[in-house]
This record gives sequence, structure tokens and C-alpha cells, in this order.
Amino acid sequence: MAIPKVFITRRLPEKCIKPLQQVAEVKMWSEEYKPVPREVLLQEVQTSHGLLTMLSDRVDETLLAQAPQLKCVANLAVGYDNIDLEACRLHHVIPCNTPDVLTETTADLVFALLMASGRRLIEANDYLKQGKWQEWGPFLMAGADIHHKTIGIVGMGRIGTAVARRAQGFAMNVIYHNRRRNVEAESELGARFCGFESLLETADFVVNLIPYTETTKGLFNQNAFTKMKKTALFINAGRGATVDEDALYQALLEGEIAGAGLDVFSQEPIPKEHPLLTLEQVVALPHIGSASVETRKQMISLCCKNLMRTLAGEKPITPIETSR
Ligand SMILES: NC(=O)C1=CN([C@@H]2O[C@H](COP(=O)(O)OP(=O)(O)OC[C@H]3O[C@@H](n4cnc5c(N)ncnc54)[C@H](O)[C@@H]3O)[C@@H](O)[C@H]2O)C=CC1
Ligand SMILES: O=C(O)C(=O)CO
Repeated sequence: MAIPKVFITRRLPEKCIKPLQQVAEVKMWSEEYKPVPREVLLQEVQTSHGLLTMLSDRVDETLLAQAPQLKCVANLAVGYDNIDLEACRLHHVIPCNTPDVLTETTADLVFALLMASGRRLIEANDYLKQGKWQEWGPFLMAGADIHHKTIGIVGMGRIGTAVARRAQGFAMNVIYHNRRRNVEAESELGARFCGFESLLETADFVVNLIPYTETTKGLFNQNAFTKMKKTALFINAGRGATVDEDALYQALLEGEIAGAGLDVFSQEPIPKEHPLLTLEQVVALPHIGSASVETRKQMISLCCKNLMRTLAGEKPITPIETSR
């Protein structure tokens, strides 16, 4: 094959993609913070052998039908709900993701979000900077304890297990719900398997790390929030669409649950005027779970390696695995 062509859908540091540039003609969308327009992407795929995509790019039948030479889509994320896997299979395109390299970084952020929500860190910071701090008071910005509380992890895969390991350091009681039993987490971390409803009723911190699929769409609905303790905090770093956000807003407003820490939303970026952002008991982050400089470089490097291998006719390191 003549030199293959790769299109990257966001501007990435030249240094990170150098190895890829040595084996392929690489073209990159010029913006770092704006997604490539759909029509540009549809144009570019017509001549591309490889694509390096972001989680905001839809890789579907329409796109793949216009990409006769495409061999690989390397997604800069472990989640792959933006990719139609069946369409990839039909078009003989290998989809890849970035598992493992982001696990610990994302678990750090999940724990930070849990702590920020429990101990009201953002509210307290704003209170001080807005000049509201006049005197020390016994219950000034008093939050919820984290140590010795029960954490309920929904989606006990790689990241869930890494969060459980952190929770162990805080002497938390770890319960989890997952499609399959996680024997490693049970034996090494003392995590206890639970039915979904039982977890909701028991946990002080409900942590969502489940992928978005047809089955998990809107899993956290009004019924789920009603089951949670009134003192519970809901942490979401999985995907926004696994949550009915109207129901979450109502649950927070009516005191069905005490607060939420959210890194992901149904619509990203979430509009500034969204009702959830008006609540002081909500800590909201712009989807930064895996956003450390080191990890983002590793994710880019893994995407490049997957593309290079596939274009050379070899097996990629991390083709998307759906059987977990
Ligand atoms: N906020 C952020 O920046 C990030 C978010 N994520 C999200 O976290 C998710 C998890 O990532 P990993 O832990 O690496 O994936 P994983 O595949 O190791 O873990 C997911 C777990 O969820 C379980 N699961 C799937 N469907 C289920 C269902 N219907 N009921 C019960 N359990 C179910 C699977 O069995 C698996 O054990 C990703 O799919 C992504 O959506 C991942 C990285 C960063
Ligand atoms: O990897 C993912 O799935 C993310 O959401 C961002 O790292």
C-alpha cells in the first residue's frame, strides 16, 4: 500500500504524534477545543486509512459507508458509546480504545469528586473568596464524613476496582453492583456484591462508573433516587446518559438525596443555564476524569500505536473488547 493516510479529529501536540507521522501522512483538525464539523469529518474519511477520534465524534454507518479504505478507528477514550461496533464489523474496520492507561488517573478524580462533594470543598472555597467568611462557627460548611462510610460502586470494572482500593485506605465499607462478580475486588479489597436496589438503599456514596449502553440508558431514574438515603451523595463519572438528569434535579431539590458530584452529562458541554448548575449541593466538572497531562499523553500514544499496528497489518494492542 502507498503511504497510508490518517485523520486526527482534534489538534494534538506534534511531539505526541511523531511516531505516527513517520509511517503515515497525518492530517489534523486545527482546533483543540472545538470538535471537527461533521461535514469535514465525512469528507476526510473518504480518503483515510485510519482515524483518531474523540468521544464527541460519532462513528456510525453514515460515516463508515463513506470510508472505503478505512481500517482502524482509534478512540481517545476507554468508553466507546460514540462508536457503532456492528457497523465497524460490517465495514471491516477495527475499533480501538484506551483502557488501563487512564484507570488510576480517573479513579483519583472520582475520589477527589467524592471528597469535594462530601466535605463541600467548592462551596467552602467560593464562600471564602466571595468575602462571606466573617467568623468561625461550629457548623460552618460542615459536610459528611467519608471515613468508615459505605461506598456503593455501580460498574465494578477497572476504574471501579481502583476506586475501591482508594476507599479501603479511608476505611470505607465497599459494596458494588456489576454485570459479573468481581472476584479480585471481593478477595483483595473485601468488596461485597449487591443487587442494584440494595446498593442504592445502603450506600452513603453511590458512585456510577458504568458504560453507556442500551441497557444502562437512564438507569439512575426517579425510582433509583427515591431508593437512596436522604443523606446519600451521588457521584457520576461514567456517562451522563445513564442518568435521568431531570429526576436527579428533582431528587436534589426535594431533598431525596443530599448532593451530587458530576463529571459527565447527557449533553456535553452542559449549557450554563442548566438547572443542575444552579444547585449549591452539586459539584460539576467538565468531563476531566482522565485529564492529567501524563495520562493524556499515554492515551494519545496508545491510539498512535494501535493505528500504526493496524495499518501495518498487525493486531492492535487494545481493540475494543465487549465481553467484560
Ligand atoms: N469521566 C471520565 O473522564 C471517564 C469516564 N469513563 C467511563 O467509565 C466507564 C468504565 O471504564 P472502565 O472501568 O475502564 O471499564 P470496564 O469495562 O473495566 O468496567 C465497566 C464495568 O461495568 C460493568 N457493566 C456494564 N454494563 C453493566 C450493566 N448493565 N449492569 C451492571 N454492570 C455493567 C461491566 O461488567 C464492567 O465490569 C467507561 O465506559 C466510561 O464511560 C472512563 C474513563 C474516564
Ligand atoms: O475514556 C473515557 O471514556 C473518557 O470519558 C475520557 O477519558
